[in-house]
Amino acid sequence: MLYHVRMDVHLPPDLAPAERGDIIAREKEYSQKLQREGRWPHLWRIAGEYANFSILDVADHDELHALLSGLPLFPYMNIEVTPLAMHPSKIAD
Ligand SMILES: O=C(O)C[C@H]1C=CC(=O)O1
Repeated sequence: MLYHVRMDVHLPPDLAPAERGDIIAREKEYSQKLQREGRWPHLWRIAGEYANFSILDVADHDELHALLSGLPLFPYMNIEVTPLAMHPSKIAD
């Protein structure tokens, strides 16, 4: 199943720089593993915001929730999920 996901990151301004760097490094490693596995096929920065639009490709809502709640930045994110269905006018790739 495909999901369109918007993630807005809100790190506390008083977070220690070393902790901030560690969380961001772990987030990068986690997201790149999922990209290599094909479960995170699109990751786009929203220009001018500390936010992204992503397309995630997972089996079901439960796998999606496990993936999202495993993000090192999860405690600092607002996340909006939109499930995607086939459009009847879409031509084949
Ligand atoms: O920077 C972000 O948009 C948050 C997050 C999503 C993937 C990643 O590496 O960081």
